[in-house]
Amino acid sequence: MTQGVTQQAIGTTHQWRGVIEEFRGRLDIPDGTPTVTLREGGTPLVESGWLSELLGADVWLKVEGDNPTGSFKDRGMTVALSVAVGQGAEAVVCASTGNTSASMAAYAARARVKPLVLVPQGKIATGKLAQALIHGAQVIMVRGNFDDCLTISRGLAEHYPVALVNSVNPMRLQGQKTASFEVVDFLGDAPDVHVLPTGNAGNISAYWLGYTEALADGSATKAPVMRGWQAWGAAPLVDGAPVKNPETLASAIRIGNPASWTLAVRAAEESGGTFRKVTDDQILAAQRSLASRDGVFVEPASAAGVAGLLLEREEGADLRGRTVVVTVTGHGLKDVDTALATFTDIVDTVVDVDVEAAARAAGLE
Ligand SMILES: Cc1ncc(COP(=O)(O)O)c(C=O)c1O
Ligand SMILES: N[C@@H](CCOP(=O)(O)O)C(=O)O
Repeated sequence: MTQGVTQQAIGTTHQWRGVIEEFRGRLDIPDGTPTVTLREGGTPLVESGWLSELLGADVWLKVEGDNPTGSFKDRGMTVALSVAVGQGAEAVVCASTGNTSASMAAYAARARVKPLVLVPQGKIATGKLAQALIHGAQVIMVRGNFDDCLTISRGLAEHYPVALVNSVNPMRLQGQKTASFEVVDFLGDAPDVHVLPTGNAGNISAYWLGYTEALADGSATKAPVMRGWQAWGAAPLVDGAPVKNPETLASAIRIGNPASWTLAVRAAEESGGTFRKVTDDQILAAQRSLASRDGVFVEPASAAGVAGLLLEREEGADLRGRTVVVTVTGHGLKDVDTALATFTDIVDTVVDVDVEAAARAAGLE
């Protein structure tokens, strides 16, 4: 039997059972699908005090870094792997800027299937590469970008016995839409605005699917305006055309030709939303503010939505009295190199074993 379903919960508090068992009736998956789970989902909505104050709005952070492998991908991967295993897959493949590979490798380990990962050479954060490797993935470095890796992965899945589990696999969106259900459940309704970083564009498509389903089944009375934020050098949805050589230090969203382009544009259009872009400096500033003001450490790409909110405020946007949810998509510990790179002047304060020297260094004297 698949691991995860045999485990018996002990204790009296509610044990979160993971995306499939919590939401099975709302997932469009084949009957009898087994459950490969790390008890993902059920992530916190944390109020952002400083953003709420700054904008005069109720601003909530959906902290997806709290998922088992540290990103929102786990919501989709539990469903994609479960369905693949249910259909007899023995190997899975993905193209990745890092998080998808980490997630796929963990769920593949649990399901005892072979994980094969294609990544752009030298372009993924060390923490994510370590995750993929430690979970047993075979990692192939490609001399090319993420979009090239996805082309190869599609080709492998077409010609060889490996199941593709990028977000072009509709089971991924089934899992990822559950974040919207959780937001609606927590707030009692959908927010007015939902903001999130956008790369391959599966997540904004999945959120929109979830919100429209919540509206249709009566659990929400409205659907939010969806705002997707891309990085300046990797903003095809903003520029209206694929970007051949996408560049940004937010490596997770260094993507030039989003696979879910059509679905994502539909989500923005139907919700009255937009795609816009922020610079790497704006992303890094937002990342640092989130960490130092809210206590939430996210990886650079994950801060793109917050950077966007700050930009809109500077431009005079009025969100007073509105409820705004910002998805922060992945944990900051995945990419410590980028975080530390901005602190070269501070981390090297060294003293002898001496209280007064430490006090002087700390500015207490
Ligand atoms: C941390 C992080 N944030 C945001 C994104 C963008 O999500 P999507 O590709 O679904 O647009 C990704 C992956 O692309 C990611 O890894
Ligand atoms: N940022 C992603 C890119 C692939 O996205 P997917 O949702 O289509 O798998 C990653 O982490 O690799």
